[in-house]
Amino acid sequence: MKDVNIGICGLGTVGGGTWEVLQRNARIIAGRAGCNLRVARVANRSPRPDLGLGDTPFSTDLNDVVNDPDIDIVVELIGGYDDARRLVLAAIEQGKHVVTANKALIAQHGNEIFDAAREKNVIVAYEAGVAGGIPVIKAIREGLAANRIQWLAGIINGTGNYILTEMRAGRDFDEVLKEAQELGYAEADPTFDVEGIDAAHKLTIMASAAFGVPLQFDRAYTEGIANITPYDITHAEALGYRVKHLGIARSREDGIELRVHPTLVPEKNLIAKVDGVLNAVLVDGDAVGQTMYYGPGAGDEATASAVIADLVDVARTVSTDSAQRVPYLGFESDAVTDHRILSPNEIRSAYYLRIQALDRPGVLAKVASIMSENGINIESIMQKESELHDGQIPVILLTHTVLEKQVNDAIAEMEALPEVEGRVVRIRAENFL
Ligand SMILES: NC(=O)c1ccc[n+]([C@@H]2O[C@H](COP(=O)([O-])OP(=O)(O)OC[C@H]3O[C@@H](n4cnc5c(N)ncnc54)[C@H](O)[C@@H]3O)[C@@H](O)[C@H]2O)c1
Ligand SMILES: N[C@@H](CCO)C(=O)O
Ligand code: NA
Repeated sequence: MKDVNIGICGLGTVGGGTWEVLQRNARIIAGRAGCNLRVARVANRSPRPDLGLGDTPFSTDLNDVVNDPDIDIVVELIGGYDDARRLVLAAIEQGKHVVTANKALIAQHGNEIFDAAREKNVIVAYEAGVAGGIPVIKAIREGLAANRIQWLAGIINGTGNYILTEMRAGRDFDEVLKEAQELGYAEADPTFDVEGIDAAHKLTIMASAAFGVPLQFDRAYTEGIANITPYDITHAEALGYRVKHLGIARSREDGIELRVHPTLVPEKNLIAKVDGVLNAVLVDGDAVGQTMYYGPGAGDEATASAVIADLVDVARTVSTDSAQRVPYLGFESDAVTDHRILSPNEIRSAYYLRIQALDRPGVLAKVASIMSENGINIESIMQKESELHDGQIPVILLTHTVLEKQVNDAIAEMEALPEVEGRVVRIRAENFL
């Protein structure tokens, strides 16, 4: 059986997991790939004696991998934007295929990287970058190829979902984040997880693969979980909802919604039951209907599972004529459209609003009249006397589906009322499978 030579750059959580699984399941993997995936060289800032690398050549300089003429596939697992971009472009320049788990890199520089790869007739694969071990890129680009995909929505950051799940159990945000970091789930800079940037990277990639548009990370509306309080989690539950951090992409006649934010979902929705580091992506296709992909979104061997699936794909595909390969973002270049990404004001959603109001007669009536003047129908409204505190009593309401601009205008008017204190809390609400 032929050897395909692999060079692994970065032996951290994912790199270490990839090494381990390649050793443990070598026979199974070779049986599927039709060749031996041989790790010919590894590079990392510091040695990993715990991995038992044996006589596999190790260096601290990534260039040693890129410049090794024996290496067929470079596996980029160092993370970040700049070093990774340089490394991947250099590997492509040398005519090597690339497998990466780096969604930041693909979301920001994917258009440039895929152009370079087309030029050199090499493959760049990135399954591990989106929803970790779940083969969701495979599902969108290949399994659902018959469909006009209308929307997709997912829990696509394991760290954020882990934090929200543990907060429900009454645990402290910072303590849970620290735990997620220790478990190897969080990004090197955990603000990427907390502020929704990591989820926006993944959503950007999925939206392009689903709708056939170029990667446009800068157009994604991004809101994280930092402002979600136990108070709102509890009150959302009283209304029959769970608070989940979702990425939502929807293709409409007038453009594409591309948004990442905390969302109320009815507790009976399947996606409301996805807890901990697990991810789930729902995809709605016109032929198949709704399908859901569920599994571990982060972690060493779970992510390695996707890295190695890409290695097998690349190893098998190299023998195919490049024109017959699966296109990078699912569509051939001449089929990519310029359907625009919508601005946040053009989004349509339902909304949970919490208004900190003074306990004075007529406040509810004023709130209701602002809502109605802005064309917003109220689904439910809640105010508990028992929560009267310092002369203030929160008003919680849930709207029907409206344009975000209507809600923003109404919030501005409410915040200007003398009876309303501080900012109005706004969480979007969506109803799924
Ligand atoms: N951890 C996960 O669960 C997970 C899941 C999916 C995707 N990812 C992605 O996989 C990539 C790697 O993540 P990780 O969690 O393994 O990170 P990590 O920090 O554990 O590992 C990165 C490794 O790369 C090495 N490295 C970084 N820059 C280097 C350089 N210039 N030269 C030599 N070595 C260098 C570091 O020494 C480190 O060992 C990131 O892009 C991340 O977003 C991670
Ligand atoms: N930090 C990411 C890793 C997987 O991409 C997460 O928590 O989902
Ligand atoms: Na994946």
